[in-house]
Amino acid sequence: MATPATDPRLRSVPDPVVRVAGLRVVRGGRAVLDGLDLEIRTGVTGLLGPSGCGKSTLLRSLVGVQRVAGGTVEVLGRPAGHRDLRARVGYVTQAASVYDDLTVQENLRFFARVLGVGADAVDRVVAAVGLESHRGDPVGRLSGGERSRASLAVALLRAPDVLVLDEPTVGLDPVLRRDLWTLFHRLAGAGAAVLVSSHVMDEAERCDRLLLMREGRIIADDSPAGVKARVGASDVESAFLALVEGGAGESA
Ligand SMILES: Nc1ncnc2c1ncn2[C@@H]1O[C@H](COP(=O)(O)OP(=O)(O)OP(=O)(O)O)[C@@H](O)[C@H]1O
Repeated sequence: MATPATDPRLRSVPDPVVRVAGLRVVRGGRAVLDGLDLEIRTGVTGLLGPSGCGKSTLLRSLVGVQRVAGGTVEVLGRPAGHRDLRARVGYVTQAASVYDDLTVQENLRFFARVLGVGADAVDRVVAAVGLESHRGDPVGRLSGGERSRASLAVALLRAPDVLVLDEPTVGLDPVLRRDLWTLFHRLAGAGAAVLVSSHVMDEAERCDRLLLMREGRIIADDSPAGVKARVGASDVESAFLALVEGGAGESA
């Protein structure tokens, strides 16, 4: 039976889901984020920007693992990292978070026990990430893309309301990338806010909403169509370049 723990549609998700105000983060003696303001709603939001612009730092701030120097980060109406958010926020980093010597199924059963989730969730998430045929394989023998999908499966065990994914499609072939984006939209369709970072601009078209970031600042916050229309560009990459070259510095 669906319960609030297994079905996000049965939970109340505030709108906006995430509110960031005046966020300042200093890393290595440098302000990586300096007074960032943004809001994130349900649906699939893409956080795009060049390598080193601060995407991972922002995602870390949202899940409460980044030391912040100022400002506020509120997720589902609670301060980021609040204990009430543990079951409601899923986070997948670029580093695989699964044990190499355990099979996919053993990993998921282990994490399901640790997280207090029923064993039926294991079947659900294995199917969601398309790893049915690798269920019995040790994770150490999977390809890079399969390993990242195994990590994603762990994050889906608790059917999070907010799913934060740091470059989840790196190293994946076009078919797997397409399948993962389909999955993100399915999760968003079930009421979740899915935030996906990428530095691959062609993924932008797949998002409901885009946050374009450059040097720690949000230079556009709009739909893909809106971003393109702002500068009369035919694709998001050209729009990004036009916004950067036009000196855009304020979020929309
Ligand atoms: N542990 C750290 N100590 C000091 N500086 C750091 C640390 N981690 C990141 N930085 C710096 O913070 C800035 C932003 O890094 P961040 O990882 O947030 O960028 P990113 O946009 O996610 O990049 P990428 O797309 O390459 O993952 C970079 O200039 C980076 O050098």
